[in-house]
Amino acid sequence: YPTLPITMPILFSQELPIYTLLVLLVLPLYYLYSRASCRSNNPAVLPTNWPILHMLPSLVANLHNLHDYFTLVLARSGHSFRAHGPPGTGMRLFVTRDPANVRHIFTTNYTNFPKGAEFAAIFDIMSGSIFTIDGEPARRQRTKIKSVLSSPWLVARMEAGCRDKVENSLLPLFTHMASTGTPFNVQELMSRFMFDMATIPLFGVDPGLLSWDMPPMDAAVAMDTIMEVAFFRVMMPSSCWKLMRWLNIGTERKLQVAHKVLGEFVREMLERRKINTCRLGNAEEQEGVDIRSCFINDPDYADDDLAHAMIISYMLAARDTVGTTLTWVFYNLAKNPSIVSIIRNELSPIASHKVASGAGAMLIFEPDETKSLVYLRAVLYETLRLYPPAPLERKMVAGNDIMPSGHEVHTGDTIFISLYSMGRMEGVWGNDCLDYNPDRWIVNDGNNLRYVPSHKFLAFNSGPRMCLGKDIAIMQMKTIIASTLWNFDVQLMEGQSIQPKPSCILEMKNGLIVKLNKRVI
Ligand code: HEM
Repeated sequence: YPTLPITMPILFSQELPIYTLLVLLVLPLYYLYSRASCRSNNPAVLPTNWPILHMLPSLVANLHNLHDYFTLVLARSGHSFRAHGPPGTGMRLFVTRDPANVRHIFTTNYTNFPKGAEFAAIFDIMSGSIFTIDGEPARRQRTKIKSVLSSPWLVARMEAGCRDKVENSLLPLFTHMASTGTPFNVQELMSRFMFDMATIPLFGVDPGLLSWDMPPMDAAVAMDTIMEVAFFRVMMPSSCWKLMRWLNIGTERKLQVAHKVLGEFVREMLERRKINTCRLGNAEEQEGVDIRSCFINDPDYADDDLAHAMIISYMLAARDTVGTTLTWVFYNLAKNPSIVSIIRNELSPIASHKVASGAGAMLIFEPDETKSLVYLRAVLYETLRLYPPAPLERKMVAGNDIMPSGHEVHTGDTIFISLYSMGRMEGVWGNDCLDYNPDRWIVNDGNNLRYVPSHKFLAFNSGPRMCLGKDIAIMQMKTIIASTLWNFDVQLMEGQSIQPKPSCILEMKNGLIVKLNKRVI
């Protein structure tokens, strides 16, 4: 990778000795804690309140399994707890999974809990885009994006695009893997697939990551890096990562490189888009060509940096979430053959009216055909309950407030909402909350989906900032899962250690290695 010159002005020179001391203290403690937790099967449960550093060492020591750690602590602390870091760092955390608090934060008193300036700094590559802003600017951007994502031409194009990619790229590749008996990393394949699926409607260009020769996927890896480094930034006092950025070391150095790689990718796509649209009769600036065309003539989005931030935001929203969820779906289905049988039974009436077509005479399920399938949707919701792709939400407190749980929060506090932990609450989901069981979503003899309010099932967020891509995501996931499961059996390779990666996206740390067998129907 190329290295970047240091262009940051010296912002923290007066405080430098304090930050240096902090890093020097934290690193040895992190080392000791990591060693201790590797040796012990019984890691510390509650954050220890150390002198000077307070609870920072406990958080740092548990970064590698933070979601399970939060789940444990939240279960033992009545669903909410406080944590604080060293004095002067501004690290005052309130961590919760209490649905009543969630409703208060996301809906009832929503304006008092913005994302805030710190969040925008953490996700600086998306600065100015909907993911990092609050208030009226966010409302305006949301209205625009909502109208684009729900426009019939785009929905039709995304449905057709997904179906074509499944037929012409995914199933032929799966057939090849099955016929050669090659084990492969399905997480990487889903990441390639969704990278293409996100890029095509955005620029009208297919980067072709999902192809037989498995081309380099630098931009996709750069996106993973951004989410991993953001996770570190989210959990650290901001002075710590800002010092590392200033020194251009460690994760911050990796991040600079990732930003550069993504910048180059966006520039290349915009160039290729220009060539394509010129070929189509100079339609580059006509609305309805692709998502990008809907913003080109709008003066609100004339700024190049904002356009760049919005492109990256869209790529992260549309690729990471769906690709990650699909990997967890395949993992859980491979472990539960009886659930796979129920899905196939639900697909049977549709399949009986179809004629196999395409490579290896396989059945493809159209997005329209799977729309009404209740059990398949229950499988998706059950996966999103236990493995929400965005496992942790972060909010700021704008003014002093009292939570429904009785906890006081103060101006400037940071709130973490553990979605991962919310899906594992006995009080909401029952004693079998840790079991993967899509039936919990089914009511009325299998004909309807159980309604669970979004402040209890937060995977797509709640309140005025709900996800704008939910329908598109469900359509894509149903098309991919139906077509894969009808044509193939998915087999997990033995001996894998399945655990989430420390990242803002709940990817698997070591990927997921599977083997496919072509079904004889
Ligand atoms: C399994 C799939 C998905 C899940 C679980 C999901 C989840 C979420 C969550 C939790 C948020 C709130 C993020 C935050 O503000 O911190 C969000 C926002 C958003 N999502 Fe999704 N998402 C998914 C797929 C998609 C797709 C495919 C698109 C686009 C095609 C999309 C577009 C958006 C947009 C534009 C927002 C911003 C809404 C706002 O801030 O007002 N999402 N999503």
